[in-house]
Amino acid sequence: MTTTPTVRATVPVELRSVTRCHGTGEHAVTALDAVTLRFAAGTMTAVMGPSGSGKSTLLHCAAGIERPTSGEVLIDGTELGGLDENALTLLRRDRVGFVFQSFNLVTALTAAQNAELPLRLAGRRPAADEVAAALARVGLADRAGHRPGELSGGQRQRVAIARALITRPAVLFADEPTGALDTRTSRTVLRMLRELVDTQGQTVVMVTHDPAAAAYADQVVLLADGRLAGELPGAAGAEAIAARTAALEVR
Ligand SMILES: Nc1ncnc2c1ncn2[C@@H]1O[C@H](COP(=O)(O)OP(=O)(O)OP(=O)(O)O)[C@@H](O)[C@H]1O
Repeated sequence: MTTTPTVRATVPVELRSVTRCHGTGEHAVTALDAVTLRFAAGTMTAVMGPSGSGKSTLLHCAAGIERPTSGEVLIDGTELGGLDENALTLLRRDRVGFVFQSFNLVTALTAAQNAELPLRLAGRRPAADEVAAALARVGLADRAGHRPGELSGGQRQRVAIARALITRPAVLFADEPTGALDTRTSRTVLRMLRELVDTQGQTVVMVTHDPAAAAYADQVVLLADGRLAGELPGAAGAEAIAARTAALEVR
């Protein structure tokens, strides 16, 4: 008898009616309001919207950094609400990569030592070629021994991306990854993120205020007042994206 193998593509990240409230009573703020979204494997998504629309909250809930008030978040098919703090920390460490606007590198450590930190924290002794491969993936093979102070802004962000990817996470979240970089350096980092998606099937979710950065994404998700306010393809281009976000600002 022949059996047909069941191929089940796991969605790297899924939000099901996620609501996140802060405070109580008259001071209560609904930062995220019943948001349902899927981030498909091997795609790059940009999250945009006016200041205070819930972009960071969305990223933090999707990454298991903040717990939703209601609704469900699934990473690689695991529902985060069912995990205790310890299990959630382990899942975040192994399955989630996160990069910040301000790089957050350890200044006393070299690029290689920064990149291997998540493995060290997991109690693993990284193989030399593993760290070299991680730095090579972000085009910094020749900078392994440099400390952050000896690197440009774009190179620092690329070390931060190498560090975020060293555990081969299901998803890489980036909160304004080019916010501290000049236009030319931003383009280098964005092209590199795009290449990670296209050649390695990495899933990337990025918050940005910059329509030109969002144009690198496959899809742009728009938020307003904590709710989904639309979606458009990155291929629509920076001008069209800017027009849609401007329309949300004046709503
Ligand atoms: N810890 C908190 N306590 C109270 N309110 C909060 C808290 N964190 C966020 N908020 C509120 O939730 C809403 C969404 O905030 P969030 O930071 O997610 O927005 P954002 O779109 O990322 O904004 P920005 O573009 O300015 O960074 C805002 O009204 C914010 O003031």
